[in-house]
Amino acid sequence: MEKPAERIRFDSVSMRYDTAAGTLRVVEDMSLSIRQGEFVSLVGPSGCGKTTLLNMAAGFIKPTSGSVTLDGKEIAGPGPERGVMFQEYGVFPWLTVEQNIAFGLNLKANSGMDARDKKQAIERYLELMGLADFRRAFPKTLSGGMRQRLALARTYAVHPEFILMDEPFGALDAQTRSAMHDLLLQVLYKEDKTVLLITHSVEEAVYLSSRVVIISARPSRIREVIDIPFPYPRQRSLLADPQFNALRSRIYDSVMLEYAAQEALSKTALK
Ligand SMILES: Nc1ncnc2c1ncn2[C@@H]1O[C@H](COP(=O)(O)OP(=O)(O)OP(=O)(O)O)[C@@H](O)[C@H]1O
Repeated sequence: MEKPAERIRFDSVSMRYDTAAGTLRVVEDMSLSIRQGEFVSLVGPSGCGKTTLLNMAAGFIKPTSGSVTLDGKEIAGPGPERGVMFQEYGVFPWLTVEQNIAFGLNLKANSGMDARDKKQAIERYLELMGLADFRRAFPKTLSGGMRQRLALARTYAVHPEFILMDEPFGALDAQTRSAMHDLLLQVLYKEDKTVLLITHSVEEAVYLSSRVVIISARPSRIREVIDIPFPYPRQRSLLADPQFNALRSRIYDSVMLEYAAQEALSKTALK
């Protein structure tokens, strides 16, 4: 079978930041491509450059050298086809639930949508995320899980082809987190999206992804790329599958070696 098209491509990407303490080499000659419909997770020690990579794909920053392309064209800035979701900045506190979802739909990029389509899209995501009864509530009155559902609704409603997520579930309790995973898988299964996720949870990465990329300690390279063989849709019973657990342990061990390397590096830097 022919492989799906390559969409986002990091080609020999390096990133250096100038800091008061000197030049920080974060990403070193990294190449990775993300194909249509893939769910790729980045895992690796804190500070190895995961957010830096996601910010490049989002178009917020450019690499010091190398290129990041979308369908072969250099990414020059953010675009409506790429929805970005962060852990903390997912919703606007001054807008109601309904207005938050409407926000992206009212942007110029969606000006082709008529009022009825917009209303339908808002209703669909209010229902899907279980927020219909809270449409006029402000985010500060919602629980953490509801705010996160709202952030997802806002990202999904504009139908981005790509969803770029930086630890979107990190602050949630275990139950809400697992409900959010299944909601995400449900939406992704219905709509063919391509996802890049940053997470510190190996279990989350294996459960959700089609590929997991382990990033090494700084200056970071790709340590390993692991294909996750389980078909979608996935169910929670997968968590008890011996093959799932074997993969999770293998990835966890590999990531922990990089955490140790990163820690050793920080200690040397402090000396
Ligand atoms: N604009 C910047 N200027 C200087 N240093 C930066 C800048 N942005 C990031 N860094 C540094 O680059 C390194 C990588 O940061 P980045 O946020 O990409 O890592 P990360 O892997 O996402 O970390 P975490 O898992 O802790 O979120 C860190 O040491 C960070 O302090």
